[in-house]
Amino acid sequence: MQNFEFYNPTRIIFGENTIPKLAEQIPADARVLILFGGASAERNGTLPAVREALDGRFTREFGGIEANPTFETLMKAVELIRNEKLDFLLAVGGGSVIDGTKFVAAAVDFEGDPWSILTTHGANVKAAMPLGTVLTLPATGSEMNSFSVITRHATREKLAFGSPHVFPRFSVLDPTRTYSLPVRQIANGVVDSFVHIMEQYLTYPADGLAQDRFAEGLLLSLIEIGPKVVAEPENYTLRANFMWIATLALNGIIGVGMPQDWSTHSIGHELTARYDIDHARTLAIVLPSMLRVRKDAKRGKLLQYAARVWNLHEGTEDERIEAAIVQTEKFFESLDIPTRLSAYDIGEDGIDPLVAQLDAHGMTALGEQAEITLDISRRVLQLSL
Ligand SMILES: NC(=O)c1ccc[n+]([C@@H]2O[C@H](COP(=O)([O-])OP(=O)(O)OC[C@H]3O[C@@H](n4cnc5c(N)ncnc54)[C@H](O)[C@@H]3O)[C@@H](O)[C@H]2O)c1
Ligand SMILES: CCCCCCO
Repeated sequence: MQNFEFYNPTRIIFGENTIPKLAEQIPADARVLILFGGASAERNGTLPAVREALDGRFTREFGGIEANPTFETLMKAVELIRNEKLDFLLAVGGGSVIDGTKFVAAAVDFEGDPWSILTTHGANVKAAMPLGTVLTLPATGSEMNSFSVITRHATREKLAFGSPHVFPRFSVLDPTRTYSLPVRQIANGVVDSFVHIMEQYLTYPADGLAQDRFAEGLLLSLIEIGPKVVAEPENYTLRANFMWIATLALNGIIGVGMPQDWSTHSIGHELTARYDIDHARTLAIVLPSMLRVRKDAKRGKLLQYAARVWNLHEGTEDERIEAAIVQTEKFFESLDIPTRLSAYDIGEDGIDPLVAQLDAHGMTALGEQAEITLDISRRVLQLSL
């Protein structure tokens, strides 16, 4: 286990009808900007509940933050904040709205080109506005972490940044506020959280007894309830458990002191940027091939994953590893999420531009075992056709 510092200041307010509690977390004299995406937060009653909770407060609203939030749209929110001298941000939505709000929080007083927040992966962020969230889509863990992924529409770039300054002060997680989600987005959330765990777990043995068992427990839970969460959209117990699992998957706790590998995400981001495929669905394509291409580098943990998560103890090492990867693919496909590029009509001719995008970004994915060499990326994409 490596040396580490674990810091996570986000207060989680969890459960049905908890939105009114957000008022206690925002200073009475705050000038609040409520940020949201499309019509869903209005239609499902979440935005009206937030407005009611802040009744009598100074608030402004900024809507239209896209799925895969764009730099161009978010800079309009930055202008509004500066003009209206707003001083607290409240994100109401899924990962896109929360990530966009984190970027806005960091950009408002940033000196220099705000896009450099992304190109330096957050290294130059020295401060940010306070922000809180009301989560409406369990998937990313953004409600309890310091990461954000932003797209620059003009250049079709999708990059991630991280900074301790953009942790939400608080996040309200009311499972009933996710009931309006389409099945597609619930399934996306199961896969996104599954792959978050794998990027922090499926590297090489590092003597993290608690971290490994924690990660394996979350993986087993997702395998157990993932299809049920999709099949029973208003089962509170299932949705509450899934919501908390998705948060735990990327709030930092399972990855402390462990080698990480965000290669799957880095290639996935390029697929979303170029083809606008849902983030989680890119991961379902890339992860199985990534594990096959890097089987030898990951052998120890692949065998542990095979045994502890998929209960595979028979056969040669390579047979157990391949069987575990096949089970992973079957799990994704059981959620009606394809695991091949061909499902999106992407063929051999699509590989060179994707590899060129990775090269242009000089992207070495975040994480110690992340080796986004162009050769590995090309082999992974070819195996994903
Ligand atoms: N910060 C992180 O740690 C992190 C981790 C993984 C992914 N991401 C990023 O997060 C983004 C994906 O976020 P996401 O998966 O939460 O999806 P999302 O926020 O993009 O939302 C997907 C769609 O669902 C809609 N929606 C949200 N809540 C709804 C509800 N309750 N009812 C009906 N519709 C609803 C949204 O309006 C949107 O149209 C991507 O940009 C991805 O790169 C960030
Ligand atoms: C190191 C964490 C990177 C998070 C990216 C989420 O898509």
